[in-house]
Amino acid sequence: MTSQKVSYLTQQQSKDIDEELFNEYKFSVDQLMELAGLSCASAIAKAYNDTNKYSKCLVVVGGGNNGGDGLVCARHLKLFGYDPLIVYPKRTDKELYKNLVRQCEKMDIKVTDKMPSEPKIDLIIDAIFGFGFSGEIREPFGGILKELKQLEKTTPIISIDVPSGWDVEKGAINNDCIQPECVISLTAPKICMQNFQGKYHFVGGRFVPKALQTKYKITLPDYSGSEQIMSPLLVLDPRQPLSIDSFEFLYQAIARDISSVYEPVRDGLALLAGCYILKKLIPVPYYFYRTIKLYFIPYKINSVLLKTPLTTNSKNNDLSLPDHDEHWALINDCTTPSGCAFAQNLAKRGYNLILVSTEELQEELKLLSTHIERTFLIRTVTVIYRWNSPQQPLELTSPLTTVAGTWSSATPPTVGQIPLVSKFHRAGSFDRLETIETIARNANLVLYINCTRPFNDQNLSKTLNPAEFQSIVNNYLIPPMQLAYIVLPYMSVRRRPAYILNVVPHQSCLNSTLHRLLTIYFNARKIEYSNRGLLHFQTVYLPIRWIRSSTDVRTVENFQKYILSKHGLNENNKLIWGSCKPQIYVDTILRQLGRCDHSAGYWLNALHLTCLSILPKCISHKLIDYWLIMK
Ligand SMILES: NC(=O)C1=CN([C@@H]2O[C@H](COP(=O)(O)OP(=O)(O)OC[C@H]3O[C@@H](n4cnc5c(N)ncnc54)[C@H](O)[C@@H]3O)[C@@H](O)[C@H]2O)[C@H](O)CC1
Ligand SMILES: [K+]
Repeated sequence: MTSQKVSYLTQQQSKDIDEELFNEYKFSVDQLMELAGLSCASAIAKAYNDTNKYSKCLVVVGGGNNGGDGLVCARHLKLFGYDPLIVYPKRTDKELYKNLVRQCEKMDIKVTDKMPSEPKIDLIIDAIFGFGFSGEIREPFGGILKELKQLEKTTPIISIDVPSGWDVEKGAINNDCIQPECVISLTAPKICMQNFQGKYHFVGGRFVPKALQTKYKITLPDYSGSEQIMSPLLVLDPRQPLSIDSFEFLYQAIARDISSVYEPVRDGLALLAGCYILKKLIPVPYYFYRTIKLYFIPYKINSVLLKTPLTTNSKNNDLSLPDHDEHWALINDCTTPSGCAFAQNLAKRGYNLILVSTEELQEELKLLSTHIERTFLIRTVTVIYRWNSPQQPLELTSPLTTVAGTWSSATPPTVGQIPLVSKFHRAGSFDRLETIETIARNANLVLYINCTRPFNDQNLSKTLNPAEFQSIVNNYLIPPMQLAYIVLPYMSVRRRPAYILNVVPHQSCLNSTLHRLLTIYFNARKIEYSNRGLLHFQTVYLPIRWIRSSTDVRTVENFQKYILSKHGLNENNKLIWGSCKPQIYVDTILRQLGRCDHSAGYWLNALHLTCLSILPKCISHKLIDYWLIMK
C-alpha cells in the first residue's frame, strides 16, 4: 500500500535540509538544481500537455536558487517542445548562473532584463523567490509581481517551490499576492501550501536520501517507479473535522442529517454503522455489506419519503466474492469522471475496489481496472451491471491478478492498438485531475444538472416497485450526495459561496424524490452554515424544448461560449469542465434515456458538462437569476 501523504516544511527545516544536502551529503548545487528544474518542466508538461495551446512560456527568474531552477526548467521546456522566453532582471554574478544563461541562449531561448510589453503568453513560470524569501519585496520584483497579478486573470501562473511574494509559512498575506494555478513543491511542500487552492499541486525534486528523511522525521513523497513528480493528496488541516472522500465520512454525514429528521431511517443507518465497524474488526462477507448499503438503506428511505410500506422481497444476489479481511469499496458508475476520481482516491489509500459499470463501457472498465491495479497495487473486481434494469443478474468477471512490478511508465500497457495512457488522456478525467478534489478546491459556483430520464411523480408514488425505486436511488442519489457531502462542506469550510441548482428537464421532476432528499440534506447543512449565508439550493425546471429550439447552441463549445457571453463573462475566464469525456457520456446518456428524444439527451448532456463547470472568481448572480427566469 502506498501512502501519498507528505510533510509540510517550515522555512527553517527547508534551509536545514538544503544545507545538509550540500555540506554533509556533498551534492553540488547544479546537480540538485538540474533535478529540481527537470521536475518542474515534467510537471508542466503533464498538466499543460497541449503544446499547441500552451506554447509561449514566460519564465520570470529571481536572483537565488529558485531562479536557477527556473533557468533549468526553461531549458527542459524547450526540449519538450515549448517556446520559453526568460525575464532575468537581476543577474547573479556567479559562474553557475552565467553558464545556465549561456546554455539557454545557445538553445535559442531569449533572455531579457525586462518584462515584454503586450506579451502574448500562454503560461507564466514564476521562479522569482523560493524558500529563501523574507521581508518586504524589494524592486524590481515588487513591480514585476504586480504585473503578474494582472496577467494572472488571463494566463495560468506556475510557481516553482513557493508562490513568489507569499510568506513561506503564512502563505498569501494580502490580496496583492499572486494566486498561481499550479505549484511544484521541491523536496516537500512548504507550510504555506496548506492553504493552496489552485488547480494543480505537484511535488518534485526526488533527491533526498532516506537517512536525511529519517533524521528530520518527515514523510516525503512515495514516488512510483521512475517518476520524478507526484501529486500529493489533499491533506486537510487537522483542525477541520472533514475527510474529503471517505465513505465513513459520507455515512457519518448522512446519519447525522437524516436521523435528526426521519427516525425510521436511523435503524438502517445504525445497522450500517454496526456493520461497518464489524467489517473493520472481522471479515464480513462482502455481499452482506452491499445488501445493506444498496438495498436496505434505499428501502428505508423509500418507506419514509414515499410513505409506502417497506417491501422485503429483495433477491439475494450473492456476489460469490471470497471473504477478505482487507478493505474493499464498491464504486458505482466508475467509468464517469467522478467515479474514476473516487476509485483513484480510494485505491491510493489501499482499498481494493469493486468497479461497477455498464456493458457499453466494458472496455473502459477493463482499462480502468488494469490501470488502477498497476498504479496502486491493489486488487480490483469488475462488475457489469445496469442499475436501472435490476432483473439483469450481476455478472462478475474473474478477479484480475495483481501485476506488481512488471509495468513501467515507459511502456504503458495497450489494449488492442490503443495505449492505455493516450486513451485515458483523451478520455480526460483520469490522471490529469481528480475531479472531485478539483471541484472542491476551485469551485465558486457548482451547478448540478440532473440529466437522467424524467419520470412521472404520480407513478412514482403509486406504482413504483422496489426494484424501480432502487434504480432511481442509484441514479439520482449518488452524484448529489457527492456534492452535498464532499464538495459543499469543503467549500463552506473554505468560505466559498456555493449555489447549487438542481436543474430538471421535466416538470414532473420538480418535486421528485431527489428534490426532497436534497432539501433535507441542504436544510441540515444550512443550519450549520447559515450564519455565513453561503449556501443556496434550488430546483429549477429548464424546458427541453428551449434547449432544442435554441439556435445558439449547436455544439458543446458554442453552448459554453453562449453561457459565458449571456452572463457578461469574458471568454478568457478559465473554465474547468466537470466532465471531460463528452462523447462517451453522451452515448451513455442517450442509451439511458431510451424513449427520450436523442437531441434532448444530447443537449441535456451538453448542459450537464457546461454547468458542472467551475468559474473561478466570477460568481455571477446574474447567472442564477437567468436560470430562475428560464423557469
Ligand atoms: N533542497 C531543495 O529543495 C532545493 C531547492 N532549490 C531551490 O532553491 C530555492 C531556495 O533558494 P535560495 O537561493 O536559498 O533562495 P530563493 O531563491 O528563494 O531566494 C533568494 C533570492 O531572493 C532574494 N530575496 C529574498 N527576499 C527578498 C525580498 N524580500 N525582496 C527581494 N528579493 C529577495 C535574495 O536576495 C536572493 O537573491 C528553493 O526554493 C528551490 O527552488 C535548489 O535548486 C535545489 C535544492
Ligand atoms: K517561485
